[in-house]
Amino acid sequence: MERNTTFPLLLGNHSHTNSTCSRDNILKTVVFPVLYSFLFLVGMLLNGMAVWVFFRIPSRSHFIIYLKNIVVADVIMTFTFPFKVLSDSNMASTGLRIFVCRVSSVLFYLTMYISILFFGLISIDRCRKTLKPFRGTNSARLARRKILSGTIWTFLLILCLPNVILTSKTPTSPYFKCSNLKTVAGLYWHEVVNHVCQVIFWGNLVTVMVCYTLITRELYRSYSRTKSHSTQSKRKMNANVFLVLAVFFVCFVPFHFARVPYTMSQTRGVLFDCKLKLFFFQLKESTLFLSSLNSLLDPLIYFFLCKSFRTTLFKTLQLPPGTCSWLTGRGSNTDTGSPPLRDSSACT
Ligand SMILES: Nc1ncnc2c1ncn2[C@@H]1O[C@H](COP(=O)(O)OP(=O)(O)O)[C@@H](O)[C@H]1O
Repeated sequence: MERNTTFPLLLGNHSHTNSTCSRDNILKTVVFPVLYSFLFLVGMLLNGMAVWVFFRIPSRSHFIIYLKNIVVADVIMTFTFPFKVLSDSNMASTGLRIFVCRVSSVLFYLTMYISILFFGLISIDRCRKTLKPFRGTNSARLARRKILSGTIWTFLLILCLPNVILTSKTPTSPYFKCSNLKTVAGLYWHEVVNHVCQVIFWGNLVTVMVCYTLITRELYRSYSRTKSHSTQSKRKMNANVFLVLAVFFVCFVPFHFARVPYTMSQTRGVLFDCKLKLFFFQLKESTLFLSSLNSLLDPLIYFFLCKSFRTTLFKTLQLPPGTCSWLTGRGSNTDTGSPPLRDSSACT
């Protein structure tokens, strides 16, 4: 069963030789490819629409700059899904499966952490806007946010590039895992990147939680000062504010718990028997699907939390501005009304 003798500690077993440990079960070859195909189709539609809307909105606030970055990340992520579908369903050639390990999976992870980082920045921005609603911005501040965005992309690209370069070994069998294509340095870097990404994720989760706690507290204070809003709209607004938090929890928390033992099983293979490795792989794949779902849920966030997005969307679709106000918890008047009572949805 142990066929790789060159890096036994790092690479572990080729579990495919043991049929009970084969990754090629119905979950990997049918269920997830079907689910990812659905994500690809719906994701292309929603994110295509989001790109089209954001092209029409000038980058006049920090929030809009961050949202535009997330849209770009989501579009790139969505483009990686067909490659995953072909590879996991065993319809891809060896060359294409190598491409998935080297390029498209790395791009997938890169865009996932771009989204996570910008979610953190959005929370800080929404918090600042809620606590200091009348503090505006200027072109110098906007330029700084654009530079920050560029820096984040560059940092993550540099971090992930060795995962492409060091996935350079030729597969010795048609049944290979991505870790089998990595050099010793490649496996080491893969582990380092995963540690850094864990720090990025948990750091951002704490940021999002702190910011939304402060936002909720401030919203309650604002509403108890005014009697003009109905209980129903109050409830809806708070629910919308929690959308970012809910998406963050559902999409990313399970994956980051599952990732730790899976990465260990990849880089310290001999410590795990093949059944345990398979279990961690399936856990990672299932939770990774939840993370991928993020590319589909983000457009909902734009819709619920960004007034300019809704307005531009309705204008382009030639719908009246108040459309869906029962969903967003604000009528068309409150959207433009004065002053938006620490309305964290104004997208300004
Ligand atoms: N957090 C990450 N950032 C960037 N690249 C990553 C990250 N995690 C994994 N990768 C890379 O993505 C590819 C697929 O990794 P992984 O999902 O762990 O393998 P597998 O598909 O065999 O389960 C590998 O080249 C790996 O180095």
